[in-house]
Amino acid sequence: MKTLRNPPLYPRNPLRHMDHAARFNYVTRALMFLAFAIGVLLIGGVALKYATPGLVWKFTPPRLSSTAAHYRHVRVVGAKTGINSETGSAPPRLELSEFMNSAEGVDLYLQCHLELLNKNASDKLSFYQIAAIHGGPYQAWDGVTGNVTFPSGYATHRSVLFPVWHRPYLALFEQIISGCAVKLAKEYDEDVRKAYEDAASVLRIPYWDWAAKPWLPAIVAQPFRTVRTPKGLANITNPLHQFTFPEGTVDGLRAAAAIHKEDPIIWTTGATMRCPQLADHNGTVSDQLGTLNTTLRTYQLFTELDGDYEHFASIGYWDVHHRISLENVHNSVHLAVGTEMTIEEGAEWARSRLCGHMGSDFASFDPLFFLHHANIDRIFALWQAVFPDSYVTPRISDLGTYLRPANLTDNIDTPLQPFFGEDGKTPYTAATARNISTFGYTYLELMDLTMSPPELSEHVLRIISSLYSEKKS
Ligand SMILES: N[C@@H](CC1=CC(=O)C(=O)C=C1)C(=O)O
Repeated sequence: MKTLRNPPLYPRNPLRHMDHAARFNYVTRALMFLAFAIGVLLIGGVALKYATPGLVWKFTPPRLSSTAAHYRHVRVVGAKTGINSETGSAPPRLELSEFMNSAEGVDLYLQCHLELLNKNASDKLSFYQIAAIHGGPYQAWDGVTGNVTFPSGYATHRSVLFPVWHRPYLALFEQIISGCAVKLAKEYDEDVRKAYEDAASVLRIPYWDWAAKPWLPAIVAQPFRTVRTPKGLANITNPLHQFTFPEGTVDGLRAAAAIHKEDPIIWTTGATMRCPQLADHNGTVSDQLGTLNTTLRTYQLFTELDGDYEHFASIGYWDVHHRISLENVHNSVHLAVGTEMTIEEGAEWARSRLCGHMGSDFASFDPLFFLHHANIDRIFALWQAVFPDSYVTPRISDLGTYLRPANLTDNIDTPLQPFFGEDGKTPYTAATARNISTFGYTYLELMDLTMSPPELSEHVLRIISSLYSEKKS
């Protein structure tokens, strides 16, 4: 046995100065006491729980909350390149066929769009998650949660906020594409790099003007496209054709679709579809689009509603005007692409069978959605220029969203969740998303910043008339 020489009177670590047996005894007793104490606590707890059945037992583990004061949300600021620092003039979003005239712009846009599509579904800036903001599969994005568990996306429909909610949504998509394009342009060989950098700086998302061209644009039906990449010519998957759902996501999507009893047909191929069970589906979609009178109905938005914002914005009013609200024209385009329509007596058409995602609560997964909504945003922006004093007035929406129960009054200060501005803390509202200049883009019709509001109003009306009136003056 080891003898301890001169043990201190008050040892700091008493175990050091004990012999083996004493140390064993000491530790064992301490452990036994601890086990006893834990046992008493457990048994006491369980007994108490059964003795008080009415009591709700809650244990909330501490966690890093995304709503905590320190958390900054994704900042939705739009594309910020190519803006004239003196005049503030921003690059325009172009009509698709005009957009196609810039070979460099198209090369960058298609590659960046494809990159977004291919990003991992767990990345909040992937196409999958961006698309999931709008409707199904009814999941939180960027930690923006509330108390409502309503099977809906964040998007507002049947509400005065319908046009304006989609504005920051598109700006988010646009800023991701733009950020990618600026980086990608730098990778091109020196002889063409400047052309690509210039194209990247003015790159904005294109729009599909189904009011002037009520048919499916050829490019969205092509499975592949040849583009010039920094490494040379390449045949790439065309991102505008369809979105292939990332592995492991389809079951969840299908389950979410089942909540609303949506037809499971659209979940059979693992990719978005547009009425594929029809022999010539792109042709059929175009035929259906041709029956909608989108040209006249778009014109009427400007000429028949007396500048009444509520009628313009939403389908909430089921009166004589309901066919000429922006949301209604928009709905019919969704349905022409995503359902098989039947012509019924008394109605120009009636929805019959879901056969594509665009007609469903999963519409935003079809890349065509963003081209379609860019046109909705454009019509909205033009309408704002024609009627600058008409805007969101408080109105009840009978449809809830992921965060808002149904039958609440939407107004100019209702947060447009989950979109936050420059500080990553303040959600957009209809007040702060009113002007497109906030998001770094414009439309050709609104380019002239020297006009007074009345001049601009007349100017835009003339263009609307030349594009969409029967006379096309
Ligand atoms: N649910 C709309 C159509 C529709 C509108 C959307 O906004 C959408 O994302 C998908 C579909 C209707 O039946 O009229």
